[in-house]
Amino acid sequence: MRTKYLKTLNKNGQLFYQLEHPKFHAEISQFGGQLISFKDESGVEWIWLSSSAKLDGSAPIRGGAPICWPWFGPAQDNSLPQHGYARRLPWQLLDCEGDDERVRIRFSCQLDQAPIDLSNLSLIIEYVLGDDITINLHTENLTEKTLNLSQAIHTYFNISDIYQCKLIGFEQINYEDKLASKSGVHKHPLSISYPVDRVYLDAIEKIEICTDESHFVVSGSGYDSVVLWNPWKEGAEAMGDFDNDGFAHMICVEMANTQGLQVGSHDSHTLTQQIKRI
Ligand SMILES: O=P(O)(O)OC[C@H]1O[C@H](O)[C@H](O)[C@@H](O)[C@@H]1O
Repeated sequence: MRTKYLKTLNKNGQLFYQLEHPKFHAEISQFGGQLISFKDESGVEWIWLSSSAKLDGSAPIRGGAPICWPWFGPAQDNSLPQHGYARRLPWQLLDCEGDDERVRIRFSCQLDQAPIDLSNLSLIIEYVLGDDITINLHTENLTEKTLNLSQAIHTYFNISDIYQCKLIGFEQINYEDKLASKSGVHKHPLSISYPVDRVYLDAIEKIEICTDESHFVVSGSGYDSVVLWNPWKEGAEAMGDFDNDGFAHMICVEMANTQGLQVGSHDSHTLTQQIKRI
């Protein structure tokens, strides 16, 4: 079912779903099934997208809210791509319904197009968009074996100035620092002025991303970790699809399962990220 709020657009041979609702405007790419824009009713963009992101299906989209699945980070077999296949596959629209308050839209990942066997798994994403954003990622295991999974909703938040950004919620949580290959914990809200790539090993209930202009509150369910990433200047410059100054306007806060999630045979799991702006 389609609503009056939904339009489709073809660009570079790719399909994009545009939602134009009195409370928000949003765009979702069929490739990767990922949200690439969400503007609230005052026109403020919540989601960062690199202006040099590839939007032609040739590579994962740099920005938005990519889905890392069925693994997060490097694959055990290093011939397979980082962060799995979901962000590299087309997704099929299942349904879309809406009213004056919100729109709910669902897509199914076309796992049969993956170069590895993901048959008898189902991956569905549901966006509920209105005054805020809810992303539900449903994995269903229809095989006879337990599925070992890692995953993340890898949201790039659009912020005015990383130098003014304060992150609240990570205090006292053990983290693994991927850049320094060490673990740690910090006592105070975090301000960053250097590359950060950390996995905080807890289902932190609430993260706040505060700048002078924006205050995002991020929560969810079904995760065991929260990943924090900003490549900083040199890291951004080293990536062909990352605006050189983009690091100053984004921060990734990712609800993730990194500690060995198991989905039993004929069982399912839902990972949720909710984003509010206050
Ligand atoms: O460049 P990508 O494959 O999109 O990954 C971007 C980043 O994703 C996560 O945040 C990881 O923790 C980082 O190690 C990685 O660099």
